Amino acid sequence: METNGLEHVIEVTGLRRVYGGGFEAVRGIDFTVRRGEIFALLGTNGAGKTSTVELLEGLAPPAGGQVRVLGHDPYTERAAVRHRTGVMLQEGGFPSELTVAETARMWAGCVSGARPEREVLALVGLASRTDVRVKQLSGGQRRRLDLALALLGDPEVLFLDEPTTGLDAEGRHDTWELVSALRDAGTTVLLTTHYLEEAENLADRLAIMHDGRIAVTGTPAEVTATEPSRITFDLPDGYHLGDLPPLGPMGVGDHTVDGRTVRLRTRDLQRSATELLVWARDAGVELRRLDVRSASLEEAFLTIAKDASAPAPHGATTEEYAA
Ligand SMILES: Nc1ncnc2c1ncn2[C@@H]1O[C@H](COP(=O)(O)OP(=O)(O)OP(=O)(O)O)[C@@H](O)[C@H]1O
Repeated sequence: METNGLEHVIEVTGLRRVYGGGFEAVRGIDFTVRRGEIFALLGTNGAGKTSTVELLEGLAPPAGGQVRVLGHDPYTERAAVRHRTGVMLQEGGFPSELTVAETARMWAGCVSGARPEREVLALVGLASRTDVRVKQLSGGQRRRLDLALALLGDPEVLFLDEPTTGLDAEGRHDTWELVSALRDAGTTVLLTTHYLEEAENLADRLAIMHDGRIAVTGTPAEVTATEPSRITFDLPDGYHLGDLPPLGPMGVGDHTVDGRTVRLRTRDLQRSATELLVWARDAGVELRRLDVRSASLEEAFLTIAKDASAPAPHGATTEEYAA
């Protein structure tokens, strides 16, 4: 569990999940989550995120490989892990006739050493909705109730499956603040999300899955750095691409020209931008519509998603397997 002084609260090695009919949704993945960090699992639809999180939560046994949560197998040693973890499933199924307060009370009855219900309902912004029936809550309010229930046991490890889906922008930001505060207080958080902005803002480290495998993992900055940066500008009147300094020595990997608009891709943004600007200054020209930017997590994600739409290496589509 201790590696280089860092405690790995979640350890996943060679993990596989196979559904009835033989469909392999998780195809041998490895990652670790350190104590007190937020780790985001991203991926295209059907990439295997929920299938993975369910194995971490101990809801099913793996078909292969190993999961350790707080040093235990969450499936075979459920009793040792369950009371130290909080789980927010993608779809919480609550009795719709109960009020918010009744639901929290019922849940608290199943949790040893539960925090006061009112405290967790206030944390997620539901303090004024305690007497409202669950069926009358909006989708976003139900997600907040899901989160409140996951927090009742004051967990060391929190699993959040798409925690902000259905929330408006304010609710999403409130949840980010709450999850960050929990992390700052020492809680380890593993979440799945479709919002790249959420992972960029919140995650200390992340993994992008597709087709049951992890395509890339690292800090948001490390993952983003797998994509080149871009410089876009309009060629000054009377100038042609050949009038620019040679692009290769400027650190430019590739370029496109669309009418007067030039797009450069570079892995050395500072050098390429500096050399371009020095050239423009010396030539006494203005680079109109100049735009210089590092790659975003979204670009890294889309590159992986594009690869995912290529034929799968195992020669069959998900649909064929799922049929
Ligand atoms: N109970 C099941 N039986 C058979 N196949 C399943 C089952 N549950 C999920 N799958 C398949 O496993 C694959 C991974 O699904 P999973 O829900 O883990 O993906 P996901 O990354 O969470 O997707 P999303 O982002 O759409 O929620 C999908 O192809 C899905 O159809």
